[in-house]
Amino acid sequence: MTSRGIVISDLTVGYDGPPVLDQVSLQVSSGGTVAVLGPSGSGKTTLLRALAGFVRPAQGRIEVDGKVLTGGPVLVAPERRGIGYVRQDGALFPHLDVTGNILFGLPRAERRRATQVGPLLELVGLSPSLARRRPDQLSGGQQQRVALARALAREPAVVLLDEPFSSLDTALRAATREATLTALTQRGATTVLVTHDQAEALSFADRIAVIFDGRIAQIGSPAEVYDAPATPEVGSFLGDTMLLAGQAAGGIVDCVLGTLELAEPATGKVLVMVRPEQVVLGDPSGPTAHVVSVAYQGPDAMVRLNLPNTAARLMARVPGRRAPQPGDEVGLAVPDPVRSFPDSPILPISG
Ligand SMILES: Nc1ncnc2c1ncn2[C@@H]1O[C@H](COP(=O)(O)OP(=O)(O)OP(=O)(O)O)[C@@H](O)[C@H]1O
Repeated sequence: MTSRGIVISDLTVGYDGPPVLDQVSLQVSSGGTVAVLGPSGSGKTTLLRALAGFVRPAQGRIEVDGKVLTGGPVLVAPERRGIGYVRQDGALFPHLDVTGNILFGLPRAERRRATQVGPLLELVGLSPSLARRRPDQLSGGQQQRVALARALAREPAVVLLDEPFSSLDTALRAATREATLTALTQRGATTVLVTHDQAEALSFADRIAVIFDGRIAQIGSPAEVYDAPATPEVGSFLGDTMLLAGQAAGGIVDCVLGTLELAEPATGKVLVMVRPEQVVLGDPSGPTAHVVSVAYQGPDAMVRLNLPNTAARLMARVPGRRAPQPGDEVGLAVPDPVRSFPDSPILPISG
């Protein structure tokens, strides 16, 4: 039976030295959105380049909608893959106007449908009145959306986005991301977004693939990878995390933050993962900590805390207007269940 969407199996890619992608397997359902999230140099762009057909893998297979694009002797040329690729810089042609950029490379018959440019611009949240502007007469966010419109003009089944929002300022970034997601969803495109921005991945995609050193560390929904990371490294990469030594017994664990409820039962020595937003301040029944510093961030504040007689560096994220002052003594509580990992000698408390 053929499978709709993207199926990547055992993909290994190297340039000259050791593999930069090592037996990567990933599926994206048709019309689905996957964010590939990983640190710089982990192989994210290489994965997109392999999907687009710009690199020949040493091993493995790529299928889109049941058709083998890469595998064994098969290596379908990039222009015959039906894949749209939006690069970080947008890469518009400076000498062509918006219409010229969007229609560039389309077969002549399709190019005649110039009237389609207006609806395409609207689809990506741009005014059709921009159709005759050159790239240097557009803002960075507008250029990025034109690049997306250009990719969509070919009506690809698959769209690859390589950090397309990273050069934009915060407000424009959110607006462009939303317009992009809406446009892709309306078209039913299967989308792979590469990013090293955790918040972007969590808000954009319906599945997240976390990649470290060319290997997939975890694939799951945004809530799964954030709340139930497969390893302490994934947990720490997804957001601020405390990893505390603990002693588990069934559904509870003892650690410097007191006796906490576990999301899943465990036994013996463990590392307890506590997100700063799980810590509640002002509970007189919990351990009392000393407020070391407060980083006010508007809606919320990150509070750094010390507990007497421990080396643990603790953090709590609290609503900005309820932040304590440095020097305050506050009671701590963690009311929600926490995750734990088997104890590992190499991982001390992080923060
Ligand atoms: N053309 C190339 N020739 C040789 N090595 C390369 C080439 N392109 C990438 N690499 C190496 O492959 C590894 C993965 O690079 P890649 O660009 O895929 O990572 P990335 O996760 O996208 O990084 P970033 O987030 O910094 O863009 C890196 O070590 C990089 O130096």
